[in-house]
Amino acid sequence: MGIVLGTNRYGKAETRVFRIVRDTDRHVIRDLNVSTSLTGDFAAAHVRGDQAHVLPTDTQKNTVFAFAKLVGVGEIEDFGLALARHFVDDVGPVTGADVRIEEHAWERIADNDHGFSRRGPDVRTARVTVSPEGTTVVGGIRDLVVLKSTGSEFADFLVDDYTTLAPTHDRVLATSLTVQWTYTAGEDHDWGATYDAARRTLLDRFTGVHSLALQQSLWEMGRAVLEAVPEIASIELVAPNIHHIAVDLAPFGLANDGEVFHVTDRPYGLIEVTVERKA
Ligand SMILES: O=c1[nH]c(=O)c2[nH]c(=O)[nH]c2[nH]1
Repeated sequence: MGIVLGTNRYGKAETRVFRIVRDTDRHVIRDLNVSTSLTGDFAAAHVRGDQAHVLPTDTQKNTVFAFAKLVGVGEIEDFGLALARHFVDDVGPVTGADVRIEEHAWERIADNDHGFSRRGPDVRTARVTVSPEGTTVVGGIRDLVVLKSTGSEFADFLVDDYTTLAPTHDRVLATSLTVQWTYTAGEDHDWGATYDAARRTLLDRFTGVHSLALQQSLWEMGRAVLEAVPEIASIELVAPNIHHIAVDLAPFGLANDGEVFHVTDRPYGLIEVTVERKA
């Protein structure tokens, strides 16, 4: 039985690039975390230690910095497309590139020209994949922490010998969302506007839907994004349930009418759903 090299890829993870646009006294800042990963003809590097086809990960990092100056940092999807295209088109042995970008948002302090405070915790994300099969662009958001203090139930679930959970018709619903949406083909979408619309729609539906379960909330949120943004082909939502457990205050002679909770960090329910357009 022979042994062969399987799939492989390599790149530079988490290049933190910070770009200041100083065209005027009112500075604009962009704060990115860029990861590149290349596929191609790299068998010799693995089986013979031959680096002739290997563009160093250090060079990939340098390319991120150079492109931040040369092409500038517009929408992160465009920055990812420029980098991925460059690696595939200009570096011989490379046939595929996967570029992931996270953008940390900053806002002006009292409309100051050069003072900023970090906004968050949510982070905008983009992933551009260029391969012989084509190009895909995925936009997204992670660490979008949301909570409803009412308007959430969980009842009438399947009960077996091990079930102890009490049904509830009024609970706290909280989660930290990671959402990724795949764009329809094309590279001239208005990435910023679609991001804003998707984020706004997710928050609006999280609040607006009377939730019978996190599963239902996620479905309604994903469905609403597809209805609102035609450029999005499918959307994946990943939601850890941040459980808020009502504390028993009876030992202290106190009632707890949904007022005092213990927030647990583990274990947590993990609900994952993809919503897509019918073929
Ligand atoms: O929204 C929920 N979905 C579940 O599947 C589940 N399971 C559970 O214990 N609590 C919850 N809440």
